[in-house]
Amino acid sequence: MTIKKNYIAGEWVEGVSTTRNVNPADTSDIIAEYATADAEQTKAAVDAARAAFPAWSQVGIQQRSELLDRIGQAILDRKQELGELLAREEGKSLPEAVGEVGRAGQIFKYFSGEVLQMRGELQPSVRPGLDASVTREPLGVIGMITPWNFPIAIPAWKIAPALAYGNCVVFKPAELVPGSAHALAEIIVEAGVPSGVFNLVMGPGRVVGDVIVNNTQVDGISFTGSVATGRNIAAAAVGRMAKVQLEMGGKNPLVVLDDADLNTAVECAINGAFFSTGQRCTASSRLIVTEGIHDHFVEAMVDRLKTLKVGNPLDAATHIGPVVDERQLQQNLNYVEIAKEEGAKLIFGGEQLQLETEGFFQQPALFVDTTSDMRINREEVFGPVATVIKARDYEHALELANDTEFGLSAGIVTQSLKNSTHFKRHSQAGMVMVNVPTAGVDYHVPFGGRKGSSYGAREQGSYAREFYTTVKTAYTLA
Ligand SMILES: NC(=O)C1=CN([C@@H]2O[C@H](COP(=O)(O)OP(=O)(O)OC[C@H]3O[C@@H](n4cnc5c(N)ncnc54)[C@H](OP(=O)(O)O)[C@@H]3O)[C@@H](O)[C@H]2O)C=CC1
Ligand SMILES: O=C(O)CCC(=O)C(=O)O
Repeated sequence: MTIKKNYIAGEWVEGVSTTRNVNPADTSDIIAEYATADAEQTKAAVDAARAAFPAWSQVGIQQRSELLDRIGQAILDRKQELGELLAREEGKSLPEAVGEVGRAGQIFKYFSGEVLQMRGELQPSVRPGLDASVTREPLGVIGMITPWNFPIAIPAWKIAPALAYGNCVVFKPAELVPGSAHALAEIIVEAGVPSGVFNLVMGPGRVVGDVIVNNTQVDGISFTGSVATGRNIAAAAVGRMAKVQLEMGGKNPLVVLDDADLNTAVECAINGAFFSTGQRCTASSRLIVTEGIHDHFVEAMVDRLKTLKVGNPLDAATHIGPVVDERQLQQNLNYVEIAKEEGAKLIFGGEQLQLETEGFFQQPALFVDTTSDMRINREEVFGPVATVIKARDYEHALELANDTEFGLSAGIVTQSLKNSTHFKRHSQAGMVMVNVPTAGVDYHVPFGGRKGSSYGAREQGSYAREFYTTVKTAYTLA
């Protein structure tokens, strides 16, 4: 089997060992072997990025724009093939995977245009005869540590703005999904990125990630993943005064009010809670439903769940693919047990499924009769597990929606302009959805949350410049 290499200082280099990329829908299917870097190789990547930074930061915006456009186009041209690779290594259904690849391509295209929109400010000084200008400069070397659930879109929304604004990149993908990361790296290299400007370093978080986080030559760290890892990264980064941006978990509520269109409510809940196997930080894991519609909604949800097929993501009939690995599956199954022990009533699914192939399949789980204080309503499961919490009325539903340490995404299904407007204003989440699922976002507007979900500047859209640039104020005697 060919070994896919790391890309460090303009060269494809072997690692100190290799890891196997296993298909979670069929563990006999080994996608490829990937190089694993050690601390020394990771340091070499950081050094290469540092050395490349002075020249790259001075490259004109036309050249950077064209590079990003070529990368975006190459991704779009290979959408189907890369989608199949992604579905094979991560497990989301093929349409979702192809959609994610398309999104990654569009992100590079977007930043190809966005880099041409760089602007500063010129203001009169409060001191007569002076001008004050405010401009943005690249931050420097950016370390990117990404999770397994969006193996190409999340790297894209970190790498594209980093390169657009003149930074150099050291990219460490999650160990479970090196395939999409490697394919993206090949595209970036083929598009003509200068040596050292972009580096791919595959390997374990506790080795490669740790070097990136603690290396004083890394000016900024952009991380998406678990709260526990995010907290540790933030502590280390702030300790050495590096800039840091974290996107972490969610316990996102979808509020369904009595006046909701039932079909819209069910489709939002099914999509938000169970598509992509529930492995989205924006997943609707808490369905908060008012009394008048509760029983109809639960009944319609069970009917709809019965129509969903769990299976191989490459099979056109599949709606829900496997869980990403054995560890995540065990975590999901444990939470199903915890919820039952807490007194929640399991009315659909939850069990592991044995299909034709050896994989990590789970029937989506729906719990009713749950309360806000239960662990199942407080901790992120990150799988196809959702609960229903009954609310007396809108005010109670809002209170329950905000009763969480997280604040990434929140949704409401209602026909009331008054209540949806109130919800948009009073939801303690970074992203609010009205009559649409809590998951599934645009690439040209900010992405991020409040409370325990996010830390630092927002990602995506023009707001990404806040993290990837640093501001300079200059005074000139006119
Ligand atoms: N918000 C989100 O989008 C995501 C949330 N999660 C949550 O996290 C749980 C666990 O998933 P998991 O993949 O283990 O998440 P992690 O937070 O451990 O992994 C995310 C990234 O951080 C890296 N990493 C791990 N340890 C360190 C470290 N000490 N220093 C620097 N980088 C590190 C990982 O590398 P490596 O893969 O090599 O370990 C990976 O690239 C899930 O069950 C889910 O609840 C998971 C993924 C995405
Ligand atoms: O919902 C989306 O489109 C994005 C979700 C996401 O970024 C995540 O789960 O990490």
